[in-house]
This record gives sequence, structure tokens and C-alpha cells, in this order.
Amino acid sequence: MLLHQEDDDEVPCVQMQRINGLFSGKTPQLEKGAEMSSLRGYGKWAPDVEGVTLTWHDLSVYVPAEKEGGLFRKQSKPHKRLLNSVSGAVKPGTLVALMGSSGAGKSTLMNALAHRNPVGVVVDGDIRVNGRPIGPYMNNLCGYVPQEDLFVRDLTVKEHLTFMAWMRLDRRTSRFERRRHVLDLLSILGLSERADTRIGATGHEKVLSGGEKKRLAFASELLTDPPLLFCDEPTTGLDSFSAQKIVQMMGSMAAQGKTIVCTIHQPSSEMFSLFHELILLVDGRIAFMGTPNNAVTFFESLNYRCPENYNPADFFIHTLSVTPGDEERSRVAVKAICDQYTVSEHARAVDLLVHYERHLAESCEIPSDHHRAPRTKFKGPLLSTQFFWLAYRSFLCVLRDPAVQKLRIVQKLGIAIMAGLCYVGTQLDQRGIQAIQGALFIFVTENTFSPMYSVLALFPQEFPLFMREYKSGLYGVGVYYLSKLIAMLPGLVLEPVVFVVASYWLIGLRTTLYAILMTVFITVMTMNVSTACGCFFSTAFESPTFAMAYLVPFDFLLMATSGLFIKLSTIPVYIGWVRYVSWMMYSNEAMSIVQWQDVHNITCNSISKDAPCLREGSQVLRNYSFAEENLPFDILAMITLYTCFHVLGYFCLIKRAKLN
Ligand SMILES: Nc1ncnc2c1ncn2[C@@H]1O[C@H](COP(=O)(O)OP(=O)(O)OP(=O)(O)O)[C@@H](O)[C@H]1O
Repeated sequence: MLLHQEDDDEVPCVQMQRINGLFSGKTPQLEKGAEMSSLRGYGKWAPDVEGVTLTWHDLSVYVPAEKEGGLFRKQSKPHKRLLNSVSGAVKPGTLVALMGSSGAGKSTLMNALAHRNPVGVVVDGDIRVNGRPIGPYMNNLCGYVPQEDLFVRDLTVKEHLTFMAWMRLDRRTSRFERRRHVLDLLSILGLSERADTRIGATGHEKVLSGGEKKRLAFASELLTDPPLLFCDEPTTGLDSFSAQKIVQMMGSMAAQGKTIVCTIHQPSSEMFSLFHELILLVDGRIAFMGTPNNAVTFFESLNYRCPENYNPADFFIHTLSVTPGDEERSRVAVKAICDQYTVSEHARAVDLLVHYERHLAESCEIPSDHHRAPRTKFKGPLLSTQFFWLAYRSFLCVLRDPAVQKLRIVQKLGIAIMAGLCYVGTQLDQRGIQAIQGALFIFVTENTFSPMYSVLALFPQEFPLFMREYKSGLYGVGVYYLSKLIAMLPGLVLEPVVFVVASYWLIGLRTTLYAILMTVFITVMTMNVSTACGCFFSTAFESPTFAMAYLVPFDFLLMATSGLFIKLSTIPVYIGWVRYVSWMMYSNEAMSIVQWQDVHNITCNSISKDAPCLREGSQVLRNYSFAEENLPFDILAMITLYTCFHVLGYFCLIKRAKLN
């Protein structure tokens, strides 16, 4: 059989048919024109795409090696190579098993092929889809089922898919079509009966089984009907029956023309027989690529005979593994297998296919910006749609956890009543001044500390899911951040209102409508600024523990400069600047102004003979270094701080997203 290529520019048809026959017996030979046109018309809006051929040539992947040396003497080591000049090709309608021992480079290869490389990873080589170099359009073209299932646990199966349908499908898809799509997928993947079941998560009430979650992960990817699908260890953690079902399902999808690459560990013989192609990776090199039957023959030709009734998958991995105690000899043997594969007819067949695809693409004169074509065809959801669905998802989560919400409201109510009871009977006299100022300070602290600390986990706990969805191009940082804020807003208004209403009259604060409304407004503002500060710390640090470590000293300074414990005019200059970022001070001053402005009838029953008698509200304010005319400035300062904290939080989230 003639397998080597004499001339890159001339690939005779007979030779190509032979290659295809050798490479995969079941793959239909696509017509030259048909194949190219299928890709040219591709986009999410064009689900009728026929299929894709994925090729990669001379592909190497590097990561920067760790730096050595002390704090002031860092030396860069050369990059570490994870993949070493690998080439391969997968045709439409093929289910490929990507196998190798742990650390062989399977995930690295799959990430490179799917154009989803982690930050810092350098990819060198040529990866093409139907002859086109891959690019950001891969987000639209391919589906990626990750190994670890990450879902919003409080959603039901149907809600999750509906969310995905709005976030992933073309904006021109009608509501009816989306619903039909979701229902069809539920039915195809056997999830119809679980449609209204909550997904659940590890450590919580588990409501979907591992296999069902995996099928849901497939459903999320299949919504866009991608012709190319990557699956990272889809059977890991599943029982043999569920694992078999998943592989069978992938087989049926491949039978419909999809190209599916799947990493897999220890498949049973029965499961292994469902794969059309096999790629064996070892130490970043390809030890074999071709059909499982050809793999057996290839290993036999190297005197590695798979015993009868032995699972070939186990045999290959065993042969390619490094035996403890005999590392040197095993490494030499494994290297010899890779070297033999490189000069084998199987490798040459792959090379020919790779060159053929490239030749085909070049001869079709695709415009230089061809890689943008799929993007221009697909019209993603509008920002407003993304915002609505993200906010809706967050609201659902809040509503689905009523115990936490109820607890927070009950807690607020309890503290408000306790605080109120402490100040019952407050008179407008000299003792009353201290009582009122103390009560106002409780208004400030109670609406500062607990909300600020309660949001510290908000972003870190959802970060893995956010990163996955962000990296797959589902939405941007801004719309995500904004949706989180909006979802929190009802609670951030309700809680302070409950607090003020429950304690205001018990304490005996001013009962003018203006004073009540302004106190409610300032308390709501206080809680929102505190939460904004918490959000900033939540995005700036990778864990709530770190955030807390920095937030506690900051809080101390805020409280010390709030105006109750020390006269603001006497604070030393070197620490005095903190008052300008202390919303506790602004809030305290604003609430004090509301309570004391235009008060002229304070009874003079001085606590001690030496203490001055404060008859006027303005005197009370002056006593705390507050000034009546500062009220608009205090409110403006709180609004500014609220905005600044959120802007900082947003930029920190962008930075974290880019670094991960
Ligand atoms: N970002 C990275 N920085 C440094 N080393 C990395 C990085 N990513 C992967 N590696 C290393 O590259 C090698 C291949 O990793 P990869 O995750 O691709 O292996 P794998 O075959 O998928 O393994 P497993 O089956 O255990 O998931 C491993 O030794 C891993 O430690």
C-alpha cells in the first residue's frame, strides 16, 4: 500500500481513499466541495452543519517552569514541554478515545484542540478545523463536557437548560423553539422525568445522580448542536452501567456525524469496543493513533501481544506505563514504541490526512478573515438578555434558600427589638443625647459589619462556575457582576427597613416623616456601601479567609474614625485621612443631623455640674464635630464610596478572570 506522500500539492484521489480506509473504516468520504461549504456556512445559527474534520500538526504545548531563587534573586527556567510535536486527525462521525496514564497530557491536548488553554500555556503548532486554523470561533463550534460537573445546585434540570438555551442560542431563536429544544434534549437524554428536580451539589441534599448530572452536562453542550464535541473523562465516578450508557450515547451522537474526542480511563472491553478511533498518549508523545484493531496489530508487530480475553485498553496502558523499580528500562521501551509509531504507516496516514485537509482549504481560496465567518453568522444573546437571565438565576438561588433569608430577617428583627428595648424611655435631655447617639451608632454598625462579612464568600464560592461559563464565552465579567448586585438588592433594602421600623419608635427617635424617611434612607445606604466594600474584598482575594484578614483591621479604622469614640477634630493627622473613606462616619453624621437639626428644646439636667448643658441640636452636632450643612455631602460621599467599591470590585474580578 502506497502511503507516503511524494508531493504535498498533489494528493491523488485513490491515495486518499486508501488513507480513509486505513484511518477509519466507517467514516464516510466527504466530497471536496461539500466539506468546505459545510464549514463556511457554520455558526450556531446553522445547526445543519454536516461535520468537521479536526487536524493538528507538529503540536507542542509548553508551560512556564517555576521560578527559582529567593525573593530578590529569581531565575527563569526554560519552559516545560507538555506535548511534544504531536500530529493527528479526526474525521466526522468518529468517536475517539484519548487514553494514556495519568499525566500523559490528555487534558493538555484536548484543551489545545478545543482552544481552551489555561493562562500561561503556550501552544505551538497547526490546529485546523476543516482546514481552517482554529480561533475564538471554537467557542461557537465545539462543545466541551468537562470532567467536573459544575451547576447552580438550586436550579431544577429544566431551569438550568432554559437558562442555557437563552444564553447560548442565537438571539433570533424564538421562545417556542428554545422550549422545544429544551424539551427535546430532556427527552433524548432520558431526563424528562427529572425535569423539575433540583440539581443539588456535593455536600448538599443530593437530588440528581452522578450519571444524570453527566447527562445534563451533555445536554447543556448539545443545545447548540455542535458538530465537534470534547468530553473530559465523562465516565469517571460513574458505575459501569451508567458509564456504558454515556459511551453508547456518544456513539449515537457520532453516528449522526459528530466528531467526538473523549479522554477515558479504564474502559471495560465492551465500552472500549464502542470507540472508532484510539489515541494513546505517553509523556506528551503519541504512542499510537488509529482504530483499536490496528492498535492491537501495531503492538503485536512490536512483540507486545495482547493476551486472549484480556481488555486491550488495559493492555495498552499497562504496556505504556513506567514500571516502578524498572523505570529506566520501561522508559526506553516506551520511547521505542513512540519512535516506531512515528515511522509507521498509521502515522503516515495521519500525516497525509493532515496535509490533505490543509491543501483542500488552501485550494478553496478562503478569504484571509475566514476564521471570523462563524462569528459573524452567529448572533449571540443581547447584553440585556444575558443580564436578565443571570439576575433571574441569582434571584432563584436567593428564593430557593428561604431558610437563610428568613434567618437574616429574624436576626435583624431580634437585634432591632433588643436594641430598641435598651433605649426605651429616652427623653430629650442631656442623658438622652448620649442614648440617641448610641442608638444611632448601633444603626450604623448593625448595618455595616454583618452585611459586609456575609458577602465575602459571594464571589469565591461561585468562582469555578463563573470561570467555566466566562471562558466558554457565555457572558462577560460586567454583566455577571451587575446581575449579582441586582439579585442582592431586595435584601439590602428590606433588611435595613425592617431594622429601622422595629427599633425606631421603641428608642423614641424623632417622629417627623422627614426624620423617619431620611433615617431609613441613610440606613439602606449604609448597608449598601458596606456590601459594596465586602464585594470589593470578595473579588480582591481568592478566599474569604484572606479577605477577612485584611478587612478586620480596615473595619477597626473605620469604626475608630466614625465620630462616636473620638472627636473628629482631635484625630491625629496621620490617621485622620481614614475618616474620608469611612462611610460609618458619613452615616453617623448624616443620621445625627437628621435627629438634631432644628431641635431647640433639650432639657438641661446636666449629668455633672462641670458638664456643659446642650440646649440646641446644633450644639450637640458641634460637640461631635458634625456640621448641619454636611448632610448633602455625607450622602454624596456614601454614593461615591458605593460606586468606587463596586468599580474596584469589578476590576478585581476582571483581573482574577484573566489570571485564571
Ligand atoms: N499549567 C500547568 N503548569 C505546569 N504543569 C502542568 C500544567 N498543566 C499540566 N501540567 C503537567 O502536564 C502533565 C500533563 O497534564 P494533563 O493534565 O494533560 O495530564 P492528563 O493525561 O490529562 O492526566 P489525568 O489523566 O491525570 O487528568 C502533567 O504532568 C501535569 O502536571
